[in-house]
Amino acid sequence: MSVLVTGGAGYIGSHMVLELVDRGEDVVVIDNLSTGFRWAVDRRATLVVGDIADNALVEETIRAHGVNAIIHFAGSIVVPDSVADPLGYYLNNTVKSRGLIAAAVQTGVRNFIFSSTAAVYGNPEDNPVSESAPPAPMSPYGSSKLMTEIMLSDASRAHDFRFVALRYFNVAGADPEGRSGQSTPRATHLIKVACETALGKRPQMEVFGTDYPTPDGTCVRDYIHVSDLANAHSVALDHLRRGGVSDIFNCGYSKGYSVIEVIAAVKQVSGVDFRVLLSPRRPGDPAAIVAATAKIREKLGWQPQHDNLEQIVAQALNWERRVDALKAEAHEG
Ligand SMILES: NC(=O)c1ccc[n+]([C@@H]2O[C@H](COP(=O)([O-])OP(=O)(O)OC[C@H]3O[C@@H](n4cnc5c(N)ncnc54)[C@H](O)[C@@H]3O)[C@@H](O)[C@H]2O)c1
Ligand SMILES: O=c1ccn([C@@H]2O[C@H](COP(=O)(O)OP(=O)(O)O[C@H]3O[C@H](CO)[C@@H](O)[C@H](O)[C@H]3O)[C@@H](O)[C@H]2O)c(=O)[nH]1
Repeated sequence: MSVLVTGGAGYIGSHMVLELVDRGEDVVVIDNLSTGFRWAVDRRATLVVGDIADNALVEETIRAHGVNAIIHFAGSIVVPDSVADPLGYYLNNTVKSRGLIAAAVQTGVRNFIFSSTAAVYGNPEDNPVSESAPPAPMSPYGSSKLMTEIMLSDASRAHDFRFVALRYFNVAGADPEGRSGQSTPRATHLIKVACETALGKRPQMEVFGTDYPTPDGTCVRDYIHVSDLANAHSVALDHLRRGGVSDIFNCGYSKGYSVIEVIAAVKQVSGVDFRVLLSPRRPGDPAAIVAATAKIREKLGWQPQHDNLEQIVAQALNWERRVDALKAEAHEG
């Protein structure tokens, strides 16, 4: 019996693969390598290069590997890009997820874990925001993920099929052992961009919006370490395999940091006072969003191990120092 990880060559998926193979699971990855990397998949897992929309490939992989659980990361992830290209986002995130869910039902895979997002809440009235708050996405990205949650919920009522949707807040950091990290070229995520700037890979960076209704005028987010997030999937997998019910959980630390505070942390940990420009707002950004996390702690027993912004930044910086050499080596090999 094995676990199928879609998008397992990407940032979060590659950490999930490490978490699973470290705990002795058999893992097969399907990834089209659109933003992921072959070398990011741990050698103990099998990588099948292909698109989740290729139904025959997905069903054949499920059967050949005796898959009994799917963890679905494959998707498009940049909020402002989804504003510019909504139909592309609905295709890759919603339409293709529908095909994957249908393949799971068709082949009798009963356990499904889905990468959802805090973006389903939009700009919540109250923070920290709990799972019972009404979803109100303010970007096509958030809508594309909410639609997938709805499909999962309906499918779980109609078929012998259960799911956990994890609503990630802002994922950051790198494997503490340095085996993986965020490697996407032209990355847009704040901590990644700030680390690249600290290391001189960018001449400067921008703060998008200083007039938000927050204490310092910049957006507030809840940054969760990628390894704690991978572990949240592990406890969700155990829950489903025990016969636990379908459910939705936030993944964060219930702590908010502003853009200015994050940049200050990167400057302090790196020891580099890099150049920062104050720029207009970026489309699709909510002002503040912080997770209520009692539900996942109480119902799944999840206990974070890396809840520390300086540690997240230090490990992201360590990865950033190594990633270019790793990419060059992979091209040579
Ligand atoms: N990074 C975050 O802060 C964050 C927050 C909330 C939710 N998420 C969700 O987590 C998931 C993983 O995000 P990530 O940060 O690791 O991004 P990523 O871009 O590094 O990983 C996505 C992976 O999916 C693959 N992929 C994309 N479309 C595919 C397709 N149609 N078929 C096969 N493979 C495909 C890519 O090649 C890549 O390896 C996404 O679904 C994203 O929406 C991420
Ligand atoms: O160079 C930069 C990059 C980002 N930001 C700001 O930093 C905050 C965080 O931005 P970013 O790191 O791009 O993350 P989000 O847009 O909050 O979205 C992330 O977090 C969401 C969950 O909250 C996920 O769903 C998305 O996939 C993921 O990209 C936002 O206010 C941005 O405007 C800057 O000011 N400058």
